[in-house]
Amino acid sequence: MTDHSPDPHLLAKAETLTEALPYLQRYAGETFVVKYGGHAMGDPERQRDFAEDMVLLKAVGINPVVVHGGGPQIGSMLKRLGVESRFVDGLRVTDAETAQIAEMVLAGSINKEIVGWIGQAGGRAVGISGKDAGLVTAEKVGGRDADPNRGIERRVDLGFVGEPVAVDRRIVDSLIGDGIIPVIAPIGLGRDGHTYNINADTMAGAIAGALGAARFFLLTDVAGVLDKAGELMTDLTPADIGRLREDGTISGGMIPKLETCVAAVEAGVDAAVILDGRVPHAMLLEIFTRRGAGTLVRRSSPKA
Ligand SMILES: Nc1ncnc2c1ncn2[C@@H]1O[C@H](COP(=O)(O)OP(=O)(O)O)[C@@H](O)[C@H]1O
Ligand SMILES: CC(=O)N[C@@H](CCC(=O)OP(=O)(O)O)C(=O)O
Repeated sequence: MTDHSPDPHLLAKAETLTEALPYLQRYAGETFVVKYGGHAMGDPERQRDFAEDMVLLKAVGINPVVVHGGGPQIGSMLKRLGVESRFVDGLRVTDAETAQIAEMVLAGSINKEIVGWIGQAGGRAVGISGKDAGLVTAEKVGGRDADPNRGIERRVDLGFVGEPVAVDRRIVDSLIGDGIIPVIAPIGLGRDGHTYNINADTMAGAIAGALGAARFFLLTDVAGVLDKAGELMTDLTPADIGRLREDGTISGGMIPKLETCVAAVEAGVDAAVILDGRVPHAMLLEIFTRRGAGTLVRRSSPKA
């Protein structure tokens, strides 16, 4: 007699797909902004996973918009060129030469690499920076006051570090409308004509807010926000984040990351999620399964 019982491995695959069905229905047509951090870029295998995830999202009717970083890669290039660099409150102090190198690395090499990975995975991506078609207008950020507790010995002018003050979303809408995945480098043009280096988290949050994204993902190299004992905090609200900053639980690059999550949810994004980009397909697991991962930031009620 023929055995009609299905192979358990195949059955598990079918179950994964059916588990995804409500999420596929809920998110079809929505825009997801994905911040791809320099630390999350990892090895070629992880880069391929990331690109496949973006192409898969597009294939199921979700519109991914990628905003990338590249802090470590800028750091390596500065070192090769013998240019010193330092961070204050998670922001790179940027003189004119550093701004030029940051643009070269971000809008030049990294942006085009990501476009290439997505192309290899069978998708269509176009790489732009905040300068293209007036996407992001930047303004110089204020200096930082001396505060020995935060390692700031005297007042620091951050130079050409900008923050987005206006987003003209039309170029992104056009690309999405043409079935293309936009890949955006965190460089902006000031009204003063200067090129500004923008923290990639801040850039991504501003774009997520302007697009009214349903979800905002930040891929980094930690499991999420960790408490002082090193345990993952799975749900946070804007009020929690103020407290974590004051008591020193979060520092360095986590400060702009969480500030941008707060700004994005306050601008109307449903939820922001900080995820470990080193975990293969972390985003797919977060979006399409009941097993949430990382730290979710939303206005009030906890994770469903
Ligand atoms: N409470 C915290 N939980 C997790 N990471 C933290 C915390 N406080 C500071 N960090 C630091 O923030 C880093 C993530 O920010 P960043 O280096 O800017 O990442 P990315 O390059 O992905 O944007 C972590 O690698 C960690 O060193
Ligand atoms: C002002 C500022 O700090 N700009 C960042 C831009 C890149 C970035 O943010 O990259 P990650 O997301 O990989 O950290 C920098 O110069 O490193």
